[in-house]
Amino acid sequence: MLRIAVPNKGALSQGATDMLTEAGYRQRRSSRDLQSVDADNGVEFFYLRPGDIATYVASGDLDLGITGRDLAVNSGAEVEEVLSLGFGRSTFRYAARPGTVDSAAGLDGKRIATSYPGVVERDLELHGAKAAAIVELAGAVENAIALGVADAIADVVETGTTLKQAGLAVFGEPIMHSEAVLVRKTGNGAPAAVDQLLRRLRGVLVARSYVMLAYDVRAELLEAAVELTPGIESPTVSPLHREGWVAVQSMTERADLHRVMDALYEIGARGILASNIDACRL
Ligand SMILES: Nc1ncnc2c1ncn2[C@@H]1O[C@H](COP(=O)(O)OP(=O)(O)OP(=O)(O)O)[C@@H](O)[C@H]1O
Ligand SMILES: O=P(O)(O)OC[C@H]1O[C@H](OP(=O)(O)OP(=O)(O)O)[C@H](O)[C@@H]1O
Ligand SMILES: [Mg+2]
Repeated sequence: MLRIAVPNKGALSQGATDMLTEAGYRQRRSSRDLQSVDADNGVEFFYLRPGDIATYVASGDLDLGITGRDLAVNSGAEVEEVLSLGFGRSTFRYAARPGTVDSAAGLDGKRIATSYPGVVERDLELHGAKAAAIVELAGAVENAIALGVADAIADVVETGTTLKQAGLAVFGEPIMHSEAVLVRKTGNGAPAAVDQLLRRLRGVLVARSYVMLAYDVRAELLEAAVELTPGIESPTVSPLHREGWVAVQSMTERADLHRVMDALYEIGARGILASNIDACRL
């Protein structure tokens, strides 16, 4: 059985469970279950604190894990990314009261509150701010400056609302960009069951970011239409009963959909239909 770690709660938990469910894996019934078996697919899931997942995977006790890139780096565990999963996106940034600190190098000798000391230590070293002191807190670090325990913070920023409400502003370059990732122990080869899981997860990523576009167009306009909808391999073209017309089917990026549909209409395509892809293997 393949053994996979999944976040049991927090910002990545629902996204991870949704993605595995879409990939055809049976997930736990209740948020209190810490383990579940999908016997049909030969996978056992362990629901763990997201910050602990890289440590379990690096120890070799679990084959794979879903965690945040920032959490994996923070743990210092020897894991490598196998696949980026496209959810749980955030940046990790320094912030302070406006006008107090304005660069990472300027943190030398200052106190920095964070829940991610591993990420911050690495970055401070990079900027030669070796005399900075890290104050490790479990959360709500935006309060640390007003309460006098730190001069700056380093934290996850998603929308920036929390920082704004605390009267803080980011400074310096983003320390890192993060999203949910699938990790394995560094250097671990991939057994066949991992290949199948990867194909399924990639299928979910493609199904989420592409739609199936179908339309009819006069045969002489086909080349111009196909330029707009090249598809992943090549579009499917079939004859229509109506003389001189063809039907085209092509996978198109969701982000581009309306621009492409408008352009197709303008060159004379008609009956342009977009539909969701429920699942795919490419
Ligand atoms: N708005 C957000 N808040 C916190 N983490 C986020 C957010 N958006 C994305 N993430 C990502 O989620 C992961 C953190 O998840 P985690 O469950 O540890 O945090 P949490 O939801 O704040 O839980 P906790 O209450 O334990 O702090 C990181 O990879 C982080 O980059
Ligand atoms: O940029 P935003 O959209 O405001 O999101 C970022 C905030 O969300 C997280 O806090 P969380 O709610 O997880 O509380 P915590 O600080 O206790 O972890 C994170 O630590 C930031 O405080
Ligand atoms: Mg949090």
